[in-house]
Amino acid sequence: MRIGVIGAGAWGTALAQVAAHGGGSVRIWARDPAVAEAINATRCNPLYLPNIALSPSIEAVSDPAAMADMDALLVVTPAQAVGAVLATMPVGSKPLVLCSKGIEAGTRRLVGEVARAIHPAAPIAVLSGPTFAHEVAAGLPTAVTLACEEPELREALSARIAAPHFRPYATDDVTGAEIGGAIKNVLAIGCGVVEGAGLGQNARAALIARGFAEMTRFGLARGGRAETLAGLSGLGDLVLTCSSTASRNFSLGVGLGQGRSAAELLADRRTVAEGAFTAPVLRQAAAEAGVDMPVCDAVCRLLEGAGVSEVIGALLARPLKAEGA
Ligand SMILES: NC(=O)C1=CN([C@@H]2O[C@H](COP(=O)(O)OP(=O)(O)OC[C@H]3O[C@@H](n4cnc5c(N)ncnc54)[C@H](O)[C@@H]3O)[C@@H](O)[C@H]2O)C=CC1
Ligand SMILES: O=C(CO)COP(=O)(O)O
Repeated sequence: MRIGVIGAGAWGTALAQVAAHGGGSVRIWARDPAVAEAINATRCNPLYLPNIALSPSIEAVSDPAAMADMDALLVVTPAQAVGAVLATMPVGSKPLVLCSKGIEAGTRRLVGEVARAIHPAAPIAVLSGPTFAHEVAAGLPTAVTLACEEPELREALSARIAAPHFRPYATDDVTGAEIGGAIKNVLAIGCGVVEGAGLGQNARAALIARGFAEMTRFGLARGGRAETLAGLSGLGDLVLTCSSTASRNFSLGVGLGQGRSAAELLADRRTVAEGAFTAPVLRQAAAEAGVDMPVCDAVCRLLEGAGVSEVIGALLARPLKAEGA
């Protein structure tokens, strides 16, 4: 199976490296021709994944037409760009494996819903889990959720993408897998705020647990399953990104917790912190679904510029409730 990777940021490049394991043929599309040229010339992606020697079976391109003869496409652009980028791609009935984590602003669609609307003949899969790109690219072990409703395709994709250090677990719950990955980014910002404001490790653990309750409520309301939300793409990724400054979302939260503004922090970055885009859309989607998400709402308010002590104070002062409610 020839694998095409759409998006040559950190994660697209790391996934290309996984798919090239054992000499598998991989073509990676970069929006910026200079990135494609650098990968082909130096066998490295100096801008997005420095210090990783890329496999010789990875070829980089910047023309979407070059993806026409791939057998399956991994979609790895920032979530807000998936619709625009997929509209330029020769997809037809090729399987699309969605690896971006987010919800589209305006439409409130999950990335899979965006892809289905543009390429209705393409079968959809989702790959998501605890996967810092630099660790995966360096060959450190992890496990991921591979979600797809079609059993044969699910099996074929799992077999193609698996490597000794990269272990996919299969499910048919595409929605559950997508929702975990999107919401954990918002919660990671919240945990970064706790760290930046010096609120302590108890607070961070409490936020992870109550955040997971919100992720589960929203995921169930949108048709996902509890076991998926408690799996690698949900709880697994939540624990990873809520506990490490290697997470862009967590580190954005650290800056907010130290009193810096979201605008200032985001202006400094070339790489994407998806939670900043997902948070306001999630607030709308949660209201629409009638799901209470006070932690995610607090993250929204912090991104909008509300003060840390005011927001945390309001969160803690809400009426007491039962844990399972
Ligand atoms: N970096 C990581 O460890 C992981 C990232 N992800 C997800 O993968 C997705 C991509 O993340 P990264 O590769 O880390 O991003 P990145 O920030 O390293 O790179 C983003 C890439 O997308 C391109 N890009 C930016 N705006 C674009 C647009 N409007 N149209 C087309 N291309 C555009 C950039 O040129 C760059 O190649 C995100 O949804 C992220 O949440 C998922 C798992 C791990
Ligand atoms: O999704 C990720 C790890 O699974 C990467 O997290 P950040 O985007 O917060 O760096």
